[in-house]
Amino acid sequence: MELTSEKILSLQDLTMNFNGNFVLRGIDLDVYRGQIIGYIGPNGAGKSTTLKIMLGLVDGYGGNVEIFGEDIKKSDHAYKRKIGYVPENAEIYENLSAAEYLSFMGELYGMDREAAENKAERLMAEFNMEDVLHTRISSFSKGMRQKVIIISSLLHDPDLIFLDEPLSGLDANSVMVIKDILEKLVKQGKTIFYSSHIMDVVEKISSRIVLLKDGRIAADGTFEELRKANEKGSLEDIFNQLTGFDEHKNTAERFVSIISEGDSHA
Ligand SMILES: Nc1ncnc2c1ncn2[C@@H]1O[C@H](COP(=O)(O)OP(=O)(O)OP(=O)(O)O)[C@@H](O)[C@H]1O
Repeated sequence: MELTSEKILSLQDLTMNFNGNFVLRGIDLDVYRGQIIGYIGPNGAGKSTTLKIMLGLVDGYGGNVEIFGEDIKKSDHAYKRKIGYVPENAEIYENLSAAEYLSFMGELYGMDREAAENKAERLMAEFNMEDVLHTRISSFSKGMRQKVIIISSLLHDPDLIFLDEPLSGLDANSVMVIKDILEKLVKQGKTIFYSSHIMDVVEKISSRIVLLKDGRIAADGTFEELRKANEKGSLEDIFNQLTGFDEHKNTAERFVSIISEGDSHA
Protein backbone atom coordinates (compact mmCIF):
# COMPACT_ATOMS: atom_id res chain seq x y z
CA MET A 1 0.00 0.00 0.00
CA GLU A 2 1.35 3.41 -0.94
CA LEU A 3 1.59 5.70 2.04
CA THR A 4 2.67 9.29 2.11
CA SER A 5 3.97 10.51 5.43
CA GLU A 6 1.22 13.00 6.19
CA LYS A 7 -1.50 11.56 8.38
CA ILE A 8 -4.77 13.31 7.59
CA LEU A 9 -7.10 11.34 9.77
CA SER A 10 -6.72 9.05 12.75
CA LEU A 11 -9.37 7.07 14.60
CA GLN A 12 -8.20 5.52 17.85
CA ASP A 13 -10.35 2.93 19.58
CA LEU A 14 -13.50 4.68 18.34
CA THR A 15 -16.67 3.40 20.00
CA MET A 16 -20.27 4.53 19.80
CA ASN A 17 -23.48 3.25 21.29
CA PHE A 18 -27.05 4.41 20.88
CA ASN A 19 -29.11 3.67 24.01
CA GLY A 20 -26.70 0.93 25.05
CA ASN A 21 -26.56 -0.71 21.61
CA PHE A 22 -22.95 -0.71 20.47
CA VAL A 23 -22.61 0.32 16.83
CA LEU A 24 -18.85 0.93 16.78
CA ARG A 25 -16.78 -1.40 18.99
CA GLY A 26 -13.26 -0.04 18.65
CA ILE A 27 -12.18 1.31 15.27
CA ASP A 28 -8.48 2.03 14.74
CA LEU A 29 -7.68 3.64 11.42
CA ASP A 30 -4.96 5.95 10.10
CA VAL A 31 -5.55 7.61 6.74
CA TYR A 32 -2.79 9.34 4.79
CA ARG A 33 -2.85 12.18 2.28
CA GLY A 34 -3.80 11.08 -1.21
CA GLN A 35 -5.65 7.92 -0.26
CA ILE A 36 -9.15 7.04 -1.42
CA ILE A 37 -10.60 4.88 1.31
CA GLY A 38 -13.51 2.72 0.19
CA TYR A 39 -15.48 2.36 3.42
CA ILE A 40 -17.88 -0.54 3.08
CA GLY A 41 -20.03 -2.80 5.24
CA PRO A 42 -23.54 -4.25 5.53
CA ASN A 43 -26.59 -2.03 6.16
CA GLY A 44 -26.48 -0.74 9.71
CA ALA A 45 -22.75 -1.53 10.16
CA GLY A 46 -22.01 2.01 11.34
CA LYS A 47 -20.48 3.62 8.24
CA SER A 48 -22.59 6.79 8.29
CA THR A 49 -22.16 7.00 12.07
CA THR A 50 -18.36 6.99 11.63
CA LEU A 51 -18.59 9.77 9.04
CA LYS A 52 -20.91 11.85 11.24
CA ILE A 53 -18.57 11.51 14.23
CA MET A 54 -15.64 12.71 12.11
CA LEU A 55 -17.73 15.67 10.95
CA GLY A 56 -18.48 16.62 14.55
CA LEU A 57 -22.20 15.94 14.05
CA VAL A 58 -22.49 13.14 16.62
CA ASP A 59 -21.34 13.46 20.24
CA GLY A 60 -20.93 10.89 22.96
CA TYR A 61 -18.42 8.65 21.22
CA GLY A 62 -15.52 6.93 22.98
CA GLY A 63 -11.90 7.01 21.84
CA ASN A 64 -10.15 9.71 19.83
CA VAL A 65 -10.62 11.31 16.44
CA GLU A 66 -7.81 13.39 15.01
CA ILE A 67 -8.22 15.30 11.76
CA PHE A 68 -5.31 17.26 10.27
CA GLY A 69 -3.37 16.31 13.43
CA GLU A 70 -5.86 17.83 15.89
CA ASP A 71 -8.23 16.14 18.31
CA ILE A 72 -11.65 17.26 17.04
CA LYS A 73 -12.97 17.49 20.63
CA LYS A 74 -10.39 20.16 21.39
CA SER A 75 -10.28 21.90 18.02
CA ASP A 76 -12.20 25.09 17.27
CA HIS A 77 -14.13 23.71 14.28
CA ALA A 78 -11.83 25.53 11.83
CA TYR A 79 -10.92 22.08 10.48
CA LYS A 80 -14.46 21.77 9.06
CA ARG A 81 -13.72 24.43 6.46
CA LYS A 82 -11.21 22.07 4.89
CA ILE A 83 -13.74 19.25 4.68
CA GLY A 84 -16.28 18.51 1.96
CA TYR A 85 -19.26 16.27 2.66
CA VAL A 86 -21.86 14.56 0.51
CA PRO A 87 -24.38 13.07 2.96
CA GLU A 88 -26.35 9.93 2.18
CA ASN A 89 -29.69 11.73 2.37
CA ALA A 90 -28.98 15.38 1.89
CA GLU A 91 -31.54 17.95 2.88
CA ILE A 92 -31.32 20.72 0.36
CA TYR A 93 -33.08 24.08 0.42
CA GLU A 94 -35.76 23.40 -2.16
CA ASN A 95 -36.93 26.97 -2.51
CA LEU A 96 -33.55 28.33 -3.46
CA SER A 97 -32.19 28.33 -6.98
CA ALA A 98 -29.02 26.31 -7.56
CA ALA A 99 -27.04 29.57 -7.79
CA GLU A 100 -28.44 30.83 -4.47
CA TYR A 101 -27.88 27.51 -2.71
CA LEU A 102 -24.31 27.15 -3.93
CA SER A 103 -23.24 30.68 -3.10
CA PHE A 104 -24.85 30.28 0.35
CA MET A 105 -22.91 27.04 0.92
CA GLY A 106 -19.70 28.63 -0.38
CA GLU A 107 -20.10 31.50 2.07
CA LEU A 108 -20.70 29.06 4.94
CA TYR A 109 -17.33 27.56 4.08
CA GLY A 110 -15.73 31.00 4.25
CA MET A 111 -15.65 31.85 0.55
CA ASP A 112 -16.11 35.30 -0.79
CA ARG A 113 -19.65 35.55 -2.32
CA GLU A 114 -18.49 36.61 -5.74
CA ALA A 115 -15.89 33.84 -5.92
CA ALA A 116 -18.50 31.28 -4.85
CA GLU A 117 -21.01 32.51 -7.46
CA ASN A 118 -18.44 32.48 -10.20
CA LYS A 119 -17.17 28.99 -9.40
CA ALA A 120 -20.71 27.65 -8.97
CA GLU A 121 -21.73 28.94 -12.39
CA ARG A 122 -18.72 27.34 -14.10
CA LEU A 123 -19.10 24.03 -12.28
CA MET A 124 -22.84 23.87 -13.08
CA ALA A 125 -21.96 24.42 -16.75
CA GLU A 126 -19.51 21.51 -16.62
CA PHE A 127 -22.43 19.31 -15.55
CA ASN A 128 -24.54 20.76 -18.42
CA MET A 129 -26.80 22.56 -15.97
CA GLU A 130 -26.10 26.16 -16.96
CA ASP A 131 -29.71 26.58 -18.10
CA VAL A 132 -31.10 25.76 -14.65
CA LEU A 133 -28.61 27.79 -12.61
CA HIS A 134 -31.35 30.22 -11.59
CA THR A 135 -34.15 27.65 -11.38
CA ARG A 136 -35.55 26.52 -8.04
CA ILE A 137 -34.09 23.22 -6.85
CA SER A 138 -37.62 21.95 -6.09
CA SER A 139 -38.11 21.32 -9.82
CA PHE A 140 -34.86 19.32 -10.21
CA SER A 141 -34.68 15.56 -10.81
CA LYS A 142 -32.87 13.36 -8.27
CA GLY A 143 -29.71 13.24 -10.37
CA MET A 144 -29.70 17.03 -10.87
CA ARG A 145 -30.01 17.56 -7.11
CA GLN A 146 -27.19 15.11 -6.52
CA LYS A 147 -24.95 17.07 -8.89
CA VAL A 148 -25.73 20.29 -6.99
CA ILE A 149 -24.86 18.54 -3.71
CA ILE A 150 -21.60 17.25 -5.17
CA ILE A 151 -20.70 20.75 -6.40
CA SER A 152 -21.54 22.22 -2.99
CA SER A 153 -19.22 19.72 -1.28
CA LEU A 154 -16.27 20.63 -3.52
CA LEU A 155 -16.78 24.35 -4.18
CA HIS A 156 -14.42 25.48 -1.41
CA ASP A 157 -11.60 23.17 -2.57
CA PRO A 158 -11.53 20.96 0.56
CA ASP A 159 -8.52 18.82 1.51
CA LEU A 160 -10.55 15.97 2.95
CA ILE A 161 -13.75 14.79 1.27
CA PHE A 162 -16.36 12.52 2.82
CA LEU A 163 -18.74 10.92 0.35
CA ASP A 164 -21.67 8.82 1.54
CA GLU A 165 -23.28 7.02 -1.43
CA PRO A 166 -22.47 9.98 -3.74
CA LEU A 167 -23.54 8.40 -7.03
CA SER A 168 -27.12 7.90 -6.00
CA GLY A 169 -29.42 8.87 -8.89
CA LEU A 170 -26.62 9.66 -11.34
CA ASP A 171 -26.66 8.32 -14.89
CA ALA A 172 -23.78 6.27 -16.34
CA ASN A 173 -22.12 9.28 -18.03
CA SER A 174 -22.17 11.30 -14.83
CA VAL A 175 -20.81 8.37 -12.81
CA MET A 176 -17.85 8.23 -15.18
CA VAL A 177 -17.21 11.96 -14.80
CA ILE A 178 -17.40 11.78 -11.00
CA LYS A 179 -14.99 8.83 -10.91
CA ASP A 180 -12.49 10.82 -13.01
CA ILE A 181 -12.96 13.90 -10.82
CA LEU A 182 -12.18 11.87 -7.69
CA GLU A 183 -9.08 10.38 -9.32
CA LYS A 184 -7.83 13.84 -10.28
CA LEU A 185 -8.52 15.31 -6.83
CA VAL A 186 -6.51 12.54 -5.22
CA LYS A 187 -3.63 13.18 -7.62
CA GLN A 188 -3.70 16.79 -6.39
CA GLY A 189 -3.19 15.52 -2.83
CA LYS A 190 -6.78 15.47 -1.61
CA THR A 191 -7.88 12.62 0.64
CA ILE A 192 -11.22 10.90 0.10
CA PHE A 193 -13.33 8.77 2.37
CA TYR A 194 -15.84 7.00 0.13
CA SER A 195 -18.71 5.00 1.56
CA SER A 196 -20.93 3.07 -0.83
CA HIS A 197 -22.68 -0.19 -1.58
CA ILE A 198 -21.81 -0.10 -5.27
CA MET A 199 -18.99 -2.60 -5.07
CA ASP A 200 -17.65 -2.40 -8.61
CA VAL A 201 -17.11 1.37 -8.25
CA VAL A 202 -15.47 0.97 -4.83
CA GLU A 203 -13.24 -1.75 -6.29
CA LYS A 204 -12.14 0.51 -9.14
CA ILE A 205 -11.55 3.82 -7.38
CA SER A 206 -10.26 2.89 -3.91
CA SER A 207 -6.57 2.82 -3.11
CA ARG A 208 -7.52 1.09 0.11
CA ILE A 209 -10.67 -0.73 1.18
CA VAL A 210 -11.87 -0.86 4.78
CA LEU A 211 -14.70 -3.25 5.58
CA LEU A 212 -16.75 -2.70 8.72
CA LYS A 213 -18.60 -5.59 10.29
CA ASP A 214 -20.25 -5.85 13.70
CA GLY A 215 -18.70 -2.54 14.73
CA ARG A 216 -15.13 -3.60 13.94
CA ILE A 217 -12.81 -3.48 10.96
CA ALA A 218 -12.98 -6.92 9.36
CA ALA A 219 -10.64 -6.19 6.43
CA ASP A 220 -8.26 -3.38 5.52
CA GLY A 221 -6.05 -3.30 2.44
CA THR A 222 -5.85 -2.73 -1.29
CA PHE A 223 -8.27 -4.68 -3.46
CA GLU A 224 -5.37 -6.96 -4.48
CA GLU A 225 -4.49 -7.60 -0.84
CA LEU A 226 -8.10 -8.42 -0.01
CA ARG A 227 -8.31 -10.71 -3.00
CA LYS A 228 -5.15 -12.59 -1.99
CA ALA A 229 -6.48 -13.09 1.53
CA ASN A 230 -9.84 -14.39 0.34
CA GLU A 231 -10.85 -17.11 -2.05
CA LYS A 232 -13.30 -15.15 -4.18
CA GLY A 233 -12.82 -12.85 -7.17
CA SER A 234 -14.75 -9.57 -7.24
CA LEU A 235 -15.15 -7.16 -4.33
CA GLU A 236 -18.84 -8.10 -4.26
CA ASP A 237 -17.84 -11.77 -3.74
CA ILE A 238 -15.26 -10.82 -1.10
CA PHE A 239 -17.86 -8.65 0.64
CA ASN A 240 -20.34 -11.53 0.78
CA GLN A 241 -17.66 -13.90 2.00
CA LEU A 242 -16.34 -11.60 4.72
CA THR A 243 -19.80 -10.72 5.96
CA GLY A 244 -20.65 -14.42 6.05
CA PHE A 245 -23.50 -14.06 3.57
CA ASP A 246 -24.05 -17.04 1.28
CA GLU A 247 -27.80 -17.10 1.42
CA HIS A 248 -28.69 -14.81 -1.50
CA LYS A 249 -30.13 -17.55 -3.72
CA ASN A 250 -32.26 -19.05 -0.93
CA THR A 251 -33.45 -15.63 0.25
CA ALA A 252 -34.45 -14.66 -3.28
CA GLU A 253 -36.27 -17.95 -3.77
CA ARG A 254 -38.25 -17.62 -0.52
CA PHE A 255 -39.04 -13.96 -1.28
CA VAL A 256 -40.45 -14.71 -4.71
CA SER A 257 -42.39 -17.71 -3.48
CA ILE A 258 -44.06 -15.56 -0.78
CA ILE A 259 -44.98 -12.95 -3.42
CA SER A 260 -46.51 -15.57 -5.69
CA GLU A 261 -48.54 -17.27 -2.93
CA GLY A 262 -52.28 -17.14 -3.64
CA ASP A 263 -54.15 -14.49 -1.64
CA SER A 264 -56.58 -16.38 0.59
CA HIS A 265 -58.60 -13.17 1.15
CA ALA A 266 -59.19 -12.55 -2.52
N1 LIG B 1 -29.21 8.86 15.97
C1 LIG B 1 -29.36 7.55 16.13
N2 LIG B 1 -30.11 7.06 17.16
C2 LIG B 1 -30.25 5.73 17.36
N3 LIG B 1 -29.67 4.79 16.57
C3 LIG B 1 -28.93 5.22 15.54
C4 LIG B 1 -28.73 6.61 15.26
N4 LIG B 1 -27.93 6.72 14.18
C5 LIG B 1 -27.64 5.46 13.79
N5 LIG B 1 -28.24 4.55 14.61
C6 LIG B 1 -28.15 3.09 14.49
O1 LIG B 1 -26.78 2.76 14.34
C7 LIG B 1 -26.64 1.67 13.44
C8 LIG B 1 -25.66 2.06 12.34
O2 LIG B 1 -26.26 3.03 11.51
P1 LIG B 1 -25.47 3.72 10.31
O3 LIG B 1 -26.41 4.65 9.64
O4 LIG B 1 -24.18 4.25 10.80
O5 LIG B 1 -25.17 2.45 9.39
P2 LIG B 1 -24.60 2.36 7.90
O6 LIG B 1 -23.47 1.38 7.95
O7 LIG B 1 -24.31 3.69 7.36
O8 LIG B 1 -25.85 1.69 7.17
P3 LIG B 1 -26.42 1.81 5.66
O9 LIG B 1 -25.51 0.97 4.83
O10 LIG B 1 -27.78 1.17 5.78
O11 LIG B 1 -26.47 3.25 5.28
C9 LIG B 1 -28.04 1.31 12.95
O12 LIG B 1 -28.50 0.23 13.72
C10 LIG B 1 -28.84 2.56 13.26
O13 LIG B 1 -30.17 2.24 13.55
